[in-house]
Amino acid sequence: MTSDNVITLRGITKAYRGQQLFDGLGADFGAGRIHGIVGHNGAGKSVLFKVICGFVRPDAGTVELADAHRPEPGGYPRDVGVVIDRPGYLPDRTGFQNLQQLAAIRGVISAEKIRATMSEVGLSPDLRQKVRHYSLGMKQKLALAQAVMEDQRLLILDEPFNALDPDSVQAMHALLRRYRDQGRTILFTSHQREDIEALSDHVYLLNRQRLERTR
Ligand SMILES: Nc1ncnc2c1ncn2[C@@H]1O[C@H](COP(=O)(O)OP(=O)(O)OP(=O)(O)O)[C@@H](O)[C@H]1O
Repeated sequence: MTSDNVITLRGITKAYRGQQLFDGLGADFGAGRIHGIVGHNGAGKSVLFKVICGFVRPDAGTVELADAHRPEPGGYPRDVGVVIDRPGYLPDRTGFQNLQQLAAIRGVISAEKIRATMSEVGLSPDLRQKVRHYSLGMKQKLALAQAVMEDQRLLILDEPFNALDPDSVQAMHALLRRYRDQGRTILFTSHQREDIEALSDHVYLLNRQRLERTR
């Protein structure tokens, strides 16, 4: 793997109950770039992200991560922010309280950092509303805040703009570009062509069990 690549996939093969999702899939994801992945419903984009994160084991093939992200034996990749599926939050706590609880696991960021990150994604940290009363878009912003609040250098974001209003999408684009310009690496999926076109340095199509780079 060249030092420029954050993730190298080789020969990834995966089937679920006879449904072949990947067949010898390979890809190199370079550092400091935004990589947009498209593919039809059910093509396997979420599963691919889970394979990269070590949540799902491929039937064959290897996922090689740059040194900074390589997991400890038996653990998950380090310094990675993830949005995949709906994260489970405590419904009777506020957004801030939820993030505070999650931040306590590693204990590397302050309450001020959590507040600043919430503001950055467009959520007021002072909002007293419990998460059970959050709209879908608000939950999505909370998930994004969780993924980035510890300044993770690699972001794996499955449909990060889902349920966001157009202004919030634009704000999130600007935020992700800023992170990229800081040298962070971002992989994301979207069903919106405009998001992919506007944001991606490189575009990949997941089709016929392979990942084809189209830009
Ligand atoms: N744990 C699992 N057990 C069995 N099948 C699964 C499992 N996880 C995913 N699949 C199947 O793998 C296929 C790909 O799912 P995945 O969610 O990765 O698609 P996707 O490309 O993200 O789709 P979408 O664009 O609709 O979000 C689907 O047919 C899904 O049912």
